[in-house]
Amino acid sequence: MNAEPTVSIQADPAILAATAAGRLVAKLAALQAERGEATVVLTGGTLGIAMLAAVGEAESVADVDWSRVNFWWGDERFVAKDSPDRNELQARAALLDRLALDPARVHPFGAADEFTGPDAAAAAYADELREAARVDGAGADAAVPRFDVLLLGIGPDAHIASLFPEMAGIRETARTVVGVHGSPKPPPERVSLTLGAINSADEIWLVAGGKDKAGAVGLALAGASPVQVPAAGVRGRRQTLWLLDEQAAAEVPRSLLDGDSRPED
Ligand SMILES: O=C(O)C(O)[C@@H](O)[C@H](O)[C@H](O)COP(=O)(O)O
Repeated sequence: MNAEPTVSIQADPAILAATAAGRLVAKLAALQAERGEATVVLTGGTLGIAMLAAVGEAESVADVDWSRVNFWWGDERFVAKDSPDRNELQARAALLDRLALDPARVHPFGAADEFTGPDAAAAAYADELREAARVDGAGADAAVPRFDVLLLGIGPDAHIASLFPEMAGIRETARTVVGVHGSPKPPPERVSLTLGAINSADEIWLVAGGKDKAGAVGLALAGASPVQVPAAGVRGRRQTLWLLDEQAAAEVPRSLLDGDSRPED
């Protein structure tokens, strides 16, 4: 059974980014101590990138053997490989370029100068995921490898990754990756994991700050329909953790704010 959401609240976006970064480093180090490697799925967006920058600044960054971390992305803007809009490029600038990575473990989505369109890039990413699932022994039927921690931002419309309310991507149940056309958040063409692929992750951490996110966060945690409120459909296998600042947490249902539902920091 997948995990019901828990909520952790920090005072402001800077503290939130630093706290989430420390939590990620500790989690990756613990996973590596247990089985040598760890897999994280990155997100784009302001806090997702701020969090990566904070990982680079954390004293504990050396606790992780970054050459044995597998990196995937939850979504990507379908633009040229060297466009500053690319989530990959932003993640590299914020953190990845400073780490000693194994390039074979880094899995960016295809770019607009490599594929004819978002659908072709999505199909190629689905193949890459399936191959990684085969290699990591996830089983003959597995379409995605084991994701230990999957990071998500959330939009003011409650989108997650590039799954927007009422659009085809959030309704997709067969595929693991979709091309997105006509995204309300620019750029209009994107590639995204689907909700099923996202929810295969052991732990999902949704990171959000600022008052423009409060309504979306509140609706998602109140149990709205995922087609209208995509973030409401997010459930990790073991943990669904909302990492919020006080402004983004303004409309969190009170029942989720009692001591029992708050994870230990
Ligand atoms: O590529 C993207 O744009 C995303 O991955 C997207 O899902 C993002 O995480 C949210 O829109 C939050 O972004 P902000 O934190 O910048 O509002």
